[in-house]
Amino acid sequence: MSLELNKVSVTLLGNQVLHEVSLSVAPGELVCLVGRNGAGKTTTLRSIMGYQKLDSGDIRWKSKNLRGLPTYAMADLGLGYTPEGSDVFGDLTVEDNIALPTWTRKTAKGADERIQVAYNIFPKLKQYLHRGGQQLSGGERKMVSIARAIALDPEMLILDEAFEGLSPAILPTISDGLREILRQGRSVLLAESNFYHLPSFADRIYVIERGEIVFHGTLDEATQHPETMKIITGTG
Ligand SMILES: Nc1ncnc2c1ncn2[C@@H]1O[C@H](COP(=O)(O)OP(=O)(O)OP(=O)(O)O)[C@@H](O)[C@H]1O
Repeated sequence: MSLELNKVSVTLLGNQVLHEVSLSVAPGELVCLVGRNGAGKTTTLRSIMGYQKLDSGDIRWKSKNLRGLPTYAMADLGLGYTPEGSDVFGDLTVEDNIALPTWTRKTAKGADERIQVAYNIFPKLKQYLHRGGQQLSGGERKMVSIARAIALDPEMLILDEAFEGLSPAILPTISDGLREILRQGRSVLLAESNFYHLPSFADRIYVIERGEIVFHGTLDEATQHPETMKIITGTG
């Protein structure tokens, strides 16, 4: 496994919001963390990225313990992060938003190659190169934020809500982008609140409910589990 969370517990403002969360992602895998709003997905991802202090448990990336490391160290270790709400810089053009990580993190690959690889995720972005971040739709902003995380040249992308709030017309484009990221040999940990938006090519899913992992398996296995389906879809 390249990423492993082992019994991670987190308390926010006196409330325990993660209860011994364990999950893992192997190289090249797409793993989805599914749960309703408030279930603890964002807190899990923020814990991995070093934004959240753990009460207990540990987080390992290629056997290295991440606990206590600052957020800025994560990029150097090969972890890319796209938070919920696509934090695109409104004052920068699409081109500059995507080039930004190549100024801040040097890797073995040259900047031009990394930028080209990022545009391969969403080739459509080349039509908007000179548009400002404020002049983009929600779907375009999401594409820019994912492409920017890829320009960092991460081994793993940690992606919070790839599909939420986007128009149905754009969902296949985002899905195709995820396929391309996997094709490039990266792994992806995707947090998603809508079960029906989960890519059919997900390798495994974890279901989180009230801060606890209540199911782990394939998408097919989940659909054959009435209790799990009830939790993630809110229906019987
Ligand atoms: N900064 C915070 N301080 C206190 N409680 C918080 C904070 N952030 C989140 N919470 C609480 O922690 C729990 C988990 O929230 P989290 O954002 O991780 O859930 P989520 O599954 O990502 O939900 P959503 O899909 O709505 O973002 C919720 O009960 C939430 O109210």
